[in-house]
Amino acid sequence: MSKSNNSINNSQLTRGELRKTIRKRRNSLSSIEQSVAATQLNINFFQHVNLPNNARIGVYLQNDGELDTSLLIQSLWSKKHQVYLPIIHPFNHTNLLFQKYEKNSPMKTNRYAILEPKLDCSTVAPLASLDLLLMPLVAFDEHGNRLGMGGGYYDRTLALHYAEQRDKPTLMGLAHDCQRVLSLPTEAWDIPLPTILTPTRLYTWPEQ
Ligand SMILES: Nc1nc2c(c(=O)[nH]1)N(C=O)[C@@H](CNc1ccc(C(=O)N[C@@H](CCC(=O)O)C(=O)O)cc1)CN2
Ligand SMILES: Nc1ncnc2c1ncn2[C@@H]1O[C@H](COP(=O)(O)OP(=O)(O)OP(=O)(O)O)[C@@H](O)[C@H]1O
Repeated sequence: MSKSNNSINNSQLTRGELRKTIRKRRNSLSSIEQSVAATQLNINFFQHVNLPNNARIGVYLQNDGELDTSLLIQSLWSKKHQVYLPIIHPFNHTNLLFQKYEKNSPMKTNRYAILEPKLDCSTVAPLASLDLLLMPLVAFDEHGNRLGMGGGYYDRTLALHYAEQRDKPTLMGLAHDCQRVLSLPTEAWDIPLPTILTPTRLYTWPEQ
């Protein structure tokens, strides 16, 4: 059975159990499968997404078997777009800031050993100034529900932002095809995604 087969009946699994199962699934992809996925993501992204000139895009650096964004980031830079990465807020530890990421940005590892740019207040982007936010996720379902690593960082950061406005940024989840499940148990604070891009497909839920 292929790893991208997602027909498991997951309706009985808790969020914690699903997280564990799907994290194991994406971590078992080989380095060749990961690099093919990163190449396909890079192609698929520019086939489906129209960006304004000098767009501002929030993205993430690969962790825990996630879809590798490094090629995509190189392409965005070469097309003169601006790239921002999440950093854990230095005072409000449950929220994210989006820090500009350039080729020579000084980096540090955060508490999860994920590389993030060092805080530089002069190049932190308010969320509303980003055109597109590419979000990591552990699992997604056929309604665009997203299950993350369990820290609640994106949900909390977006809830704060949405209290003010919802226009920008456009949200797009990035995931391997094998991270799709039939249905996810949801919580009141979950923010469903209007688009999810995998190496092979763009899923859209325009009403979200
Ligand atoms: N690439 C990437 N960057 C990201 C996220 C993400 O999901 N992916 N985040 C999305 O929110 C934030 C970090 N959230 C994370 C939450 C938990 C773990 C994690 O590994 N948890 C361990 C337990 C670690 C511990 O508590 O010491 C685990 O569950 O095994 C990692 C990142 C910001 N940056
Ligand atoms: N809008 C919010 N306001 C307050 N607490 C929240 C909010 N969103 C999430 N949380 C808290 O964060 C915890 C983790 O949430 P959840 O399991 O949905 O995280 P996740 O979406 O998997 O993680 P992430 O967004 O970091 O990828 C929840 O138990 C909840 O207490």
